[in-house]
Amino acid sequence: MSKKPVRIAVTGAAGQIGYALLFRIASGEMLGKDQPVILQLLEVPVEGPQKALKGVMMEIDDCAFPLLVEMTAHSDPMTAFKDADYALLVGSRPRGPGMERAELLAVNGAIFTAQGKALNAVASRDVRVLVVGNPANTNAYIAMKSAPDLPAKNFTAMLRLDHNRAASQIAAKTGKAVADIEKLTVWGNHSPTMYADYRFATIGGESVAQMINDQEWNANVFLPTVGKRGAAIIEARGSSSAASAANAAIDHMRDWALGTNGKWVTMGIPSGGEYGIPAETMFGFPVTCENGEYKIVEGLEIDAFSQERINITLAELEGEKAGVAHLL
Ligand SMILES: NC(=O)C1=CN([C@@H]2O[C@H](COP(=O)(O)OP(=O)(O)OC[C@H]3O[C@@H](n4cnc5c(N)ncnc54)[C@H](O)[C@@H]3O)[C@@H](O)[C@H]2O)C=CC1
Ligand SMILES: O=C([O-])CC(=O)C(=O)O
Repeated sequence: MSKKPVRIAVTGAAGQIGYALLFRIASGEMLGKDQPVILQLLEVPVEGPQKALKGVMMEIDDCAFPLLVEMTAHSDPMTAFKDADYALLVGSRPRGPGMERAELLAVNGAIFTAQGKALNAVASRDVRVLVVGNPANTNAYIAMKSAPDLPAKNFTAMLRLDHNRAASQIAAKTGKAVADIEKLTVWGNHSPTMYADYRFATIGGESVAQMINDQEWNANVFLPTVGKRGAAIIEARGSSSAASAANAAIDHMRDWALGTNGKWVTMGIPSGGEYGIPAETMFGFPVTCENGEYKIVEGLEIDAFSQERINITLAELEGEKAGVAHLL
């Protein structure tokens, strides 16, 4: 094996997303089949979750993954994040039926202050962070603001599940292959206000907007379906999405680390003021990735309908941001 192993910290490792995520990371689906990995797994310092984590680690051992060099269990972020090159912050409470994700801020927000501080203190100076725990954008904002010595651009929030959901709905509507969809994006917050935008999307070089040509479907079927998909899954399954969330986390990190070959993907990233989004707002944008860095797709036309949608999701994020000022 020639590549140096990388350290990957995962929080909430004994949870349902953790169970769908860790095996795929260890098998090389996230960073490549030639990249050895070290897993540093964090759970709350409580007997039940720590015991469950041991069980998950026993199963990972039993897979005999050739790329897995080392694996450790932690109950303190200061040891879990030590020298981490990648951190997937999943651990936090999921919502139940009838709740909105923003309601989780009261119970989850403080986790990301503590974990941002710990990353700031002990992680690799180049650590790449993905926040999955909800509400993901604002939790990522809290973590970023709590880690002033790390590059703000290295803190990201997961909008990829929304992106993948939008792609799947478009494939179903057009009868085309999901793999052929390009230039799709989801703007804003990982919440029902998100704006999934296929105005620029193409399939085999042809315009998706022209293929569908149905603004009524866009506004009244597509956007609510994508925006409320998480709630629909909770309603159907009794608990929130896990395997699809883990899959989106793998997609997000893989594309960030290994590049997208010019293809657009959606990442929640701190705005640099693009498209009039105030600086530092953790916002879903269309990006391309190359050499371990993401770059916003700039210069897209924002029409009146889109601006209205972007304003709504931005206002929600600004409200969440104001509500967590006491945590920063
Ligand atoms: N951004 C997105 O697209 C999605 C986000 N989510 C969110 O991901 C989070 C996790 O979901 P699940 O795995 O289904 O929940 P879960 O309840 O099955 O697992 C969460 C785990 O995190 C642990 N945990 C809680 N606080 C922690 C802390 N401070 N440090 C380390 N571990 C901690 C818990 O002990 C538990 O084992 C939830 O907030 C959920 O809403 C879920 C799906 C999609
Ligand atoms: O809806 C939830 O609470 C879980 C989640 O974020 C999603 O499935 O998009």
